[in-house]
Amino acid sequence: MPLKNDRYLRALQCQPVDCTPIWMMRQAGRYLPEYRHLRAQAGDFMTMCKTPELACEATLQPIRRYDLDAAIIFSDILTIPDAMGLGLYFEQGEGPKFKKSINDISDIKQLAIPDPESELGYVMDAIRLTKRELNGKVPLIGFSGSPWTLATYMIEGGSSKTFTKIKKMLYSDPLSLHLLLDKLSDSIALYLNAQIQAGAQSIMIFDSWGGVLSHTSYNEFSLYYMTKIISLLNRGKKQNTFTPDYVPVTLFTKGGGLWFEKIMSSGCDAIGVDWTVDLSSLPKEKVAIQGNLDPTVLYGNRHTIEESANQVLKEYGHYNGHIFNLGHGINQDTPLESVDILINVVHQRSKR
Ligand SMILES: Cc1c2[nH]c(c1CCC(=O)O)Cc1[nH]c(c(CCC(=O)O)c1C)Cc1[nH]c(c(CCC(=O)O)c1C)Cc1[nH]c(c(C)c1CCC(=O)O)C2
Repeated sequence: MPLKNDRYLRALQCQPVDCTPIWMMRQAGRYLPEYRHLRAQAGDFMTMCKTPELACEATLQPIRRYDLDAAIIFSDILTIPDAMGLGLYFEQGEGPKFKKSINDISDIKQLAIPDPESELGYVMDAIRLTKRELNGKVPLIGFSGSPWTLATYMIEGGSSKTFTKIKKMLYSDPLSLHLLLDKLSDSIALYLNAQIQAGAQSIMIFDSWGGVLSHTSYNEFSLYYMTKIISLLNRGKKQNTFTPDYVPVTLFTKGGGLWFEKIMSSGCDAIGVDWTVDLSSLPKEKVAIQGNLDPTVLYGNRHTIEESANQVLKEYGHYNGHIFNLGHGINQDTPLESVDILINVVHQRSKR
């Protein structure tokens, strides 16, 4: 079905728009009372992810409440390691954990590449169902974690502040780490192509922990593999005019602001940037830019939110190719009205 609102896809292709599109990372989540209600009924987060009806409902909740320009499928980046047999679970208030973690080359050799339509079929079912329910209201984003970011969770056994285990492997046994990253890249490319086949209209790669690497190891252990994945995606051909069927790829390395030029060389269509980056310093209209309001601005009053959003709009001027977003996921104690204020100011003040 034709899209009723295509300004997000237009902006990703650096084409003119009527106003700047906006969506928010983690827009489906615990700051929404209807999400907390759904989650309490489901019992736990992974049940939500693995039940297409629940994942579809969670995806649609923020779209019903707010005038957002894109939906992102409700899921998690850790579905791949889970499908590889590591046993993902969530401990109340502690974030993700794995029953089995990766310690050495023999663990890595045992990992199988998951078949997306069987082992991760629940994600494809959720995408197909959500596409039907959206009925062309806004485009649907599919996503994955980057190989490096998934490897941090698999080797650390969960979240980490220091990344000691994976960095130990990086500097003492780099070949083993490369084998893991290579297997993850193949798995991710298959997974993302299946999402595109199921109906995802744009793809986002979350490299949430790429910023903990040194600039040389970022190239070797993160960017190299994301570039390989992008080259394997069936996203169609980009043209000089807006192409609705083209599937653009956004690459988001949190903390990667200093590496903008090399990220551009990955072949991605858009680069996500966190709040440390001054958008006015970036090249214009060569690649689209997604970001970059500090999510904690949403704790401020109306004036603060409007002024901060305006500042971001001013920095990128009225160039084509800007998707307004937060510099990272929305916090769970964000006031509901703040989101409305933000979306309205972005749409109003960016009118062409
Ligand atoms: C690192 C990462 C993860 N997951 C994700 C990332 C990359 C983005 C980032 O850098 O934040 C990506 C993600 N996770 C979730 C989505 C859904 C789509 C969206 O609305 O953006 C997306 C795109 C839902 C979720 N993923 C998770 C929740 C909270 C689950 C709940 O308790 O209901 C949601 C809504 C769980 C999760 N999943 C993960 C963590 C660290 C946590 C714990 C968060 C916490 O407890 O505060 C891993």
